[in-house]
Amino acid sequence: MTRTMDVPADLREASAELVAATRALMLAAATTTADADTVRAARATIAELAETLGVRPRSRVLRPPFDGPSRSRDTGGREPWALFTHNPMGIPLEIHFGADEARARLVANALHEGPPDSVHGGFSAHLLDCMLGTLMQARGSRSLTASLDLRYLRRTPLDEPLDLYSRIVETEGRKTVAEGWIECRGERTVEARGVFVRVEE
Ligand SMILES: CCCCCCCCCCCCCC(=O)SCCNC(=O)CCNC(=O)[C@H](O)C(C)(C)COP(=O)(O)OP(=O)(O)OC[C@H]1O[C@@H](n2cnc3c(N)ncnc32)[C@H](O)[C@@H]1OP(=O)(O)O
Repeated sequence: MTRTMDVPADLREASAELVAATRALMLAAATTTADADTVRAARATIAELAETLGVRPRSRVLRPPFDGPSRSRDTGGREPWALFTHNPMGIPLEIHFGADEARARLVANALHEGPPDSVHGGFSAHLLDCMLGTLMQARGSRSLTASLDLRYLRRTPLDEPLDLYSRIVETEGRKTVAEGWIECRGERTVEARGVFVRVEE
């Protein structure tokens, strides 16, 4: 495992910029209306880049420090925690923490489509697991998701601002129950309830 703190700040910054550009490339590749020659030329350029970047790869993506979310929480929500800065597969979120709750805003795009014009249910589960799990982390708890129950109330639209929330419900021994939801235009589209179990270091 390579932690972000183990690499120079300049490389961290360059990596985050590369990952953001890669996400933009993923969306452009998936939605392009360019002609076949342009698409093939782009593929060749991308293959070349993959070769350049793929020399001596790390076995894992750069891992941010465990206490990043709790340091963000200590700012009282002023400095959000940016999730998936170094992983283009994750949906990037900027999470604002309160003491026992968190919120984030996101506009999902064509890459996240499940039902027509709507967010894929698996991506909603991913987003809510992140909202709940990161809140646990922000409270300093090394916990894993033991269960995550979801209720899909209505479709979650693409290309519109979505508000994501999570909050702690109760803690008993090693177990914490947390809940979260996604809202669009003030209406809940998905609700989640998760059980998190504290594990050893
Ligand atoms: C080394 C790791 C460091 C972690 C750092 C985190 C960084 C963040 C990473 C980002 C993460 C992002 C998020 C992710 O992606 S998390 C990734 C997805 N989750 C996992 O991979 C977890 C896999 N499962 C496990 O590791 C174990 O099963 C766990 C740890 C969950 C419990 O196994 P363990 O053997 O330890 O527990 P226990 O059997 O002694 O039970 C203990 C208590 O828990 C209760 N219980 C158990 N299961 C369930 C359940 N399904 N529903 C309700 N309750 C359940 C059980 O009844 C008991 O309660 P009680 O009888 O005491 O009342």
